[in-house]
Amino acid sequence: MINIRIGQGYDVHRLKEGYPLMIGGIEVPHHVGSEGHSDADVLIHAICDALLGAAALGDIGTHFPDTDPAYKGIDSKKLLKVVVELLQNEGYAIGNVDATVCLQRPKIKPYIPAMRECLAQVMGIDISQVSVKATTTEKLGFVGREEGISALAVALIHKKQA
Ligand SMILES: Nc1ccn([C@@H]2O[C@H](COP(=O)(O)O)[C@@H](O)[C@H]2O)c(=O)n1
Ligand SMILES: C[C@@]1(CO)OP(=O)(O)OP(=O)(O)OC[C@H]1O
Repeated sequence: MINIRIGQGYDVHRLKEGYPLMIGGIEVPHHVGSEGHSDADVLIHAICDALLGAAALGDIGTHFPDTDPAYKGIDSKKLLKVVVELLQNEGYAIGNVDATVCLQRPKIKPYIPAMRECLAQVMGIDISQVSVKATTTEKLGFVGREEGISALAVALIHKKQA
């Protein structure tokens, strides 16, 4: 029998001058970037939470507290790698990941193939198992005012049961 589980993740970061805009492991050129304890890669954080949620293994802040100097400025790809290892240790494999980035500006569509490739490589899965989409919020709310960036992700994971 195959045990299939679903998880969802959501993250938000403030946009500020002087920070790189890291999304899905790719630096997107822009006059503001996302602020956080880590490199503030909102897409990777949402994916981490979706994977952890699917396995009922807590959330990103439980595993990598934002009070721990070890994670100051850390490349979020490293966090995602650890999350995938945690799942593997529990016997899970990733089925697929689907995510939406909410960002008023800039348009990130040209960078999405590189994001998918990067994320697939970090998670050790095929690019066909990783989907990244983008939307503005039609100038509404904190995203629309360009104060912040958010991301939503869902993940399916599975393991063989005896
Ligand atoms: N930061 C963004 C936002 C959107 N896109 C792409 O534009 C399309 C239209 O966005 P709407 O919010 O007006 O529906 C969307 O489907 C994305 O393909 C983008 O690349 N970057
Ligand atoms: C990723 C971590 C690492 O300390 O820091 P932040 O960059 O603040 O990101 P957040 O999405 O708030 O998740 C908390 C932390 O786990």
